[in-house]
Amino acid sequence: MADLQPISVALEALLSDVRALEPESVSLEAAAGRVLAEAVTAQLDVPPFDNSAMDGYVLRASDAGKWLPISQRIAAGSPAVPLVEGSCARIFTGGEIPPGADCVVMQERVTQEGDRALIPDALPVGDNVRRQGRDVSRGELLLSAGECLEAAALGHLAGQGITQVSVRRQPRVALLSTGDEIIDPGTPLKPGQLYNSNRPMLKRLLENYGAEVVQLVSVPDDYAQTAMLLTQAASVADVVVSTGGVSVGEEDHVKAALASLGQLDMWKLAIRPGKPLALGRLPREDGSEARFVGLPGNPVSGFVGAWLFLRPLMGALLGCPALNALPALTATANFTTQTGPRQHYMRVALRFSEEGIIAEAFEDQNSGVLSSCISADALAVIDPHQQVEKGALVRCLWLQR
Ligand SMILES: Nc1nc2c(c(=O)[nH]1)N[C@H]1C(S)=C(S)[C@@H](COP(=O)(O)OP(=O)(O)OC[C@H]3O[C@@H](n4cnc5c(N)ncnc54)[C@H](O)[C@@H]3O)O[C@H]1N2
Ligand code: MOO
Repeated sequence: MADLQPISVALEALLSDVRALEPESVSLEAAAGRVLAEAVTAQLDVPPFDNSAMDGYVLRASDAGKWLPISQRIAAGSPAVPLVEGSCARIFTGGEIPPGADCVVMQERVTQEGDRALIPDALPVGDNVRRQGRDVSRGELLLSAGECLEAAALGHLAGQGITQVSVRRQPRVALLSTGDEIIDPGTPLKPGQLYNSNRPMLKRLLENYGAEVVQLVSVPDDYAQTAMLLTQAASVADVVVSTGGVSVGEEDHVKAALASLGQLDMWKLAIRPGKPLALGRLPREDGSEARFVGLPGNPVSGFVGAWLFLRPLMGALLGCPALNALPALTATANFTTQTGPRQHYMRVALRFSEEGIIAEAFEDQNSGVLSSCISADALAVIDPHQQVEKGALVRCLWLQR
């Protein structure tokens, strides 16, 4: 088993010389889920003016505790004029605080009769006033490069009036399914065949990691066809991902084709599932190269391999640290297990209880049992040659995006 490489060595081989892809400009509407290529500095204060947090009356705090004439009405969106001393103004949430005023009292606390209002006593200066720049100050860092543009970040950019953003080009991925026994849903199964479950699963995972899946190819168990389809895939993709055909059988042609066309950087890892995973490079005609990740055919090996390798690879290509680092937590095992020479990534459901986070392992951890991934919240990482008892603390990779 000495030839099995630990995951740290494999990740180093995969990521050491990966550079972030070039930036491109997209409209804010098209930027959801994309990764910022450059930091954005705030050009505006948000909110851009002092405004009211309540529907009510705006005044000088020093005038509180009296009947005051109502000298103006300030709706959100209409400009305010300076407040006459000894008066108050009717104001609505979001309305501009007029120059001279310094606090707002909510209308439930005020008695209004005609055009005057009885204001309660002892109002603090600044009460119910949302100060200009409270959220964002002009000149400050709004968002860092590498930020993935999810809901709040998109709102933050829009709050600056921004319409175009510089984001990383999405990694283009070709997804190859090998195996004569694998067919697409839609055709009846013949004896010995099974449907391609890896394809939609990996496509979805890759898209979650920010990739654009540009090619879906079925590859027969034939060396020449495998070599031809790998070459074609490398010509259109930054990353070529295959499933199956990386083990030791005579019908496993992927590794041999990769080694003869390009470079096999790593094969056989000390991880379970995913042992025969292969990493390498495929040359393109222009002298550049596509990265290659050969996942084993067993669906769970693909699912786990995608999390361990494709997610960090997409993170590196997108310059996105949040994708690069796998979120982890510690949980209490509600299972017992004994590992062999490989580090085991066990599918577990997490239960948040008063005693802390409990990890419940799926009963059948075989790499062909994809149902173990359906309700998996995390992968409990158990080092080689460990005996884990119930109640032990285990490190878990939290399966999020
Ligand atoms: N003599 C040995 N045999 C095997 C070893 C070994 O060390 N020595 N390793 C085993 C391990 S571990 C794994 S993992 C598998 C990986 O083999 P391959 O990557 O070559 O995968 P295949 O043989 O092509 O397929 C494995 C399994 O998965 C099914 N499969 C493949 N593709 C799909 C798909 N797209 N959708 C659904 N299911 C798929 C395939 O039919 C096989 O049942 O090798 C072991 N063997
Ligand atoms: O490494 Mo394999 O993925 O255990 O079945």
